[in-house]
Amino acid sequence: MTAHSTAFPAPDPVNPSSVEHGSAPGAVASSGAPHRVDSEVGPLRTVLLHRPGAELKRLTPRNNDQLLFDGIPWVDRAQAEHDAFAAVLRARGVEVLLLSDLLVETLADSRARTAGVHSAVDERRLGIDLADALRSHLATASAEELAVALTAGMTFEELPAAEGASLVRRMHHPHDFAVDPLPNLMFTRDSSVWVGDRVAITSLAMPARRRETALTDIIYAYHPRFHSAGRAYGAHSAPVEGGDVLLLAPGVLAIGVGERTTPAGAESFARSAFADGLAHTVLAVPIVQERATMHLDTVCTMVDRDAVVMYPAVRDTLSAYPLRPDGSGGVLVDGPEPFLSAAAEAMGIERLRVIDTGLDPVTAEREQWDDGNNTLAVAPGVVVAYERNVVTNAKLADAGIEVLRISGSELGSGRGGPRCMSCPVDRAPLVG
Ligand SMILES: NC(=[NH2+])NCCC[C@H](N)C(=O)O
Repeated sequence: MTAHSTAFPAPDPVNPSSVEHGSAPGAVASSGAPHRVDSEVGPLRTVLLHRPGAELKRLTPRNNDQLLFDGIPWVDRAQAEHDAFAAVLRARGVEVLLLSDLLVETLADSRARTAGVHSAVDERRLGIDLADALRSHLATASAEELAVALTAGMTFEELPAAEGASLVRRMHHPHDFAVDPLPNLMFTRDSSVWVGDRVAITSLAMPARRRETALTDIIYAYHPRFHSAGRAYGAHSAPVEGGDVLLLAPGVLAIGVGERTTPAGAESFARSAFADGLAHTVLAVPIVQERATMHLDTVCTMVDRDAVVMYPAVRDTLSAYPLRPDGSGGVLVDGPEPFLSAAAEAMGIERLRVIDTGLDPVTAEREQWDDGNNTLAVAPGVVVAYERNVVTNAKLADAGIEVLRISGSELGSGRGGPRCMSCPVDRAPLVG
């Protein structure tokens, strides 16, 4: 293997995250990294989005539940809505990186191709012969074709024609997936998360989403822009999804624990953040384990340096277990205590304000379901929100928050709002 110009040892092409990044013994800390995220609200400079594509066309009434969509989106309209979302961000001076572009550029590297093909070809599903045939087919595909296969998947009828009879091919329905599509890739928040100058490839809980991190992993390992980025957390550790991770203030993280992130995930993420000097306090926040509240960011997001928008039904009950380093590699656990006061204390502020949305419980429940609390801050006091959540948005505006409204009639069918659909890669520091 040729030398790789990174601060870290060259990854194993089949499993890039096998390289111990970050806190690994002997690893060199990245310095002068061009990307850094220390808060939820610092002026957004660079963000990773995924423009939904052919993978959404795989959704049918038979597979949408399993693929974590609540309906069948009208794909052209979803793309138009997504383009408008990206345009709002660009108009605010944000550099928008699109995952498919990065993936195609990354696949120019032969090690990335090897890793990509390896992640897609499941010998247990295809059997040895078909797996071999698919590997050789994908190995000669262009970077663009390979990127489409990796994101939209492949059906058995789309597999390359082959000599001889394969039982697997003959017994599968032509529309069965030989490579699963990744319709949730547009929720870039969940498959990687930046903390300080390091990126964590998360560990996704739901089978329908697990392969997404193979793609973020190879992008961050091999794309020229990112290959020297330091890593945090181990990609194959206990489940942690980015939608559960909130950077309340520099050094202070809140991690939701519920349907997706497990207690073990929160604890090991905290341990790794402490070891890397990325946090001094992590608040593990229990959330109800159901679809409506799959991530912490479905009930609470930051809209200003000292303010959150929060689903009223959880406001008085949300609690937190504060975790702190014990000084010798372990984790001290406190609480549980009320989330708002625990957060304020860790952030070193008197009070964490909750924007009073004062919604009646039925409207609150409807707008929570439609991601009314899932806002993306582009600067302190300036957030992107779905326009359909009329009442929540009006209350935010009354409280002095500037709300950039986008339409999400089709995008919303995957149950994710502006925060879920964005992975901040660089935010300016909060000053003063
Ligand atoms: N950070 C978030 N809230 N992401 C929403 C993800 C939605 C996606 N359909 C899922 O179920 O996984």
